[in-house]
Amino acid sequence: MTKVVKILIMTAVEAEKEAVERGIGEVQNINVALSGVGPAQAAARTAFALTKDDYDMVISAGIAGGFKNRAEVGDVVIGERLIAADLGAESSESFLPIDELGFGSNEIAADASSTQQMSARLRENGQKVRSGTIVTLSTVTGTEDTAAMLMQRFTDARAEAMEGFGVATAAAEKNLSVLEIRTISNLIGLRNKENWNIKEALATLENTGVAIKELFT
Ligand SMILES: O=C(O)c1cccc(C(=O)CC[C@H]2O[C@@H](n3cnc4c(=O)[nH]cnc43)[C@H](O)[C@@H]2O)c1
Repeated sequence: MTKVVKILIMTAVEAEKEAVERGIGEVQNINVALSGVGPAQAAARTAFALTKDDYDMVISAGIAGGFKNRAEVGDVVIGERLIAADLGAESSESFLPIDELGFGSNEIAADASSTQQMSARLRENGQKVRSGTIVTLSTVTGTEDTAAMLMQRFTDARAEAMEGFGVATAAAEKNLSVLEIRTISNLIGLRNKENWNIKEALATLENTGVAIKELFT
């Protein structure tokens, strides 16, 4: 069993926080806090939360949009790489990530051992799990063109959300391990919020809380 002394879980909105909290129950070593929506607020709030206790690991958790044919509604996606997809510059030929511009990196690796253990635990609990890249965007994808562009740029991306890279940036500043765990509420493409299955994604998120507790307490 993995032993991690103290874990901070960041969720964007209250409904996600409550779902994770229902799953983890009453434990001493795991705190859940709100990041707000989007990478900027997520980074600021995670950095602030990290000043309040001595954490070993940070988890960005919540619902997400899945890439068609790479994830399905109700799946759990575990991020192996957390990529800020829109951090860089456009050019006439291609998108230039900030790595290529020489201003740092738009990619943070998740803790490999914890991602593998989390996948295994969720599967043991009967959950369908996929691993790969999770992209962070400030704008939710709302057209088939943008979805196709992202599919092409990130060939191993399985999900998009809005906070992972921000949470990971704050964790990386303190050399802390990071994980991103997402449950798929919708597939990315033409915007139709009526198609989002938030209820199922929140129920699955609760199950990920159970797995986090089983693995880390
Ligand atoms: O309306 C509700 O009841 C409700 C309950 C829980 C969560 C929400 C959200 O809208 C959460 C926003 C949060 O979800 C991520 N997300 C979900 N789908 C996508 C997507 O297709 N593309 C990008 N992000 C997505 C994102 O991280 C948002 O912060 C509503």
